[in-house]
Amino acid sequence: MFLRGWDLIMLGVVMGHAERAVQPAGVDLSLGEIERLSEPGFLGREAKSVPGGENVSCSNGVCELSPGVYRVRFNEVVSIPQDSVGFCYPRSSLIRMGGYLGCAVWDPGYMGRGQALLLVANPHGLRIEIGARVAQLVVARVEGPNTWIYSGDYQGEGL
Ligand SMILES: O=c1ccn([C@H]2C[C@H](O)[C@@H](COP(=O)(O)OP(=O)(O)OP(=O)(O)O)O2)c(=O)[nH]1
Repeated sequence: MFLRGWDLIMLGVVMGHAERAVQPAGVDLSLGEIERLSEPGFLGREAKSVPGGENVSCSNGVCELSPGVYRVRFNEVVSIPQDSVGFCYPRSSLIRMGGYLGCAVWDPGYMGRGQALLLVANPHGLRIEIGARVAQLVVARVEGPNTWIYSGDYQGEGL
């Protein structure tokens, strides 16, 4: 069962939502910060090292992005209940203009301002405004008793 958008707001699953963000099943997430990755990452069997980034400069809140890969942080604070799991998808309008958001699973108990990959695949680039809605988070209940909640490296990020 997926939760309705207004229920996600009332339960405090998504805090600080943008105008028109509430959807029948889920809540849109908006663009906070954009970075270019400035070094390689390392993903090992145990260890990992997430690369640093450099902020992209924007003029009057509008960022001119050339084709390539960027890392974005969402504006909203997301707090996934212990009995739920979130899935994040790119907004269709973004896809229609040649942008794509690499966005994954949000674990039970996670709280923070999450990050995603923004891929600008349109060879002509993309103009995007800070605060624009770029993704939709949908949240489903996990069946059965669940005492295992997220306690990884990204707990509390971006707050
Ligand atoms: O697109 C996404 C997907 C998830 N998250 C948040 C919520 C999630 O609970 C947390 C960790 O995600 P995941 O478990 O996929 O990452 P990991 O690399 O396995 O992290 P860890 O090693 O901390 O378990 O990051 C995001 O910010 N963006």
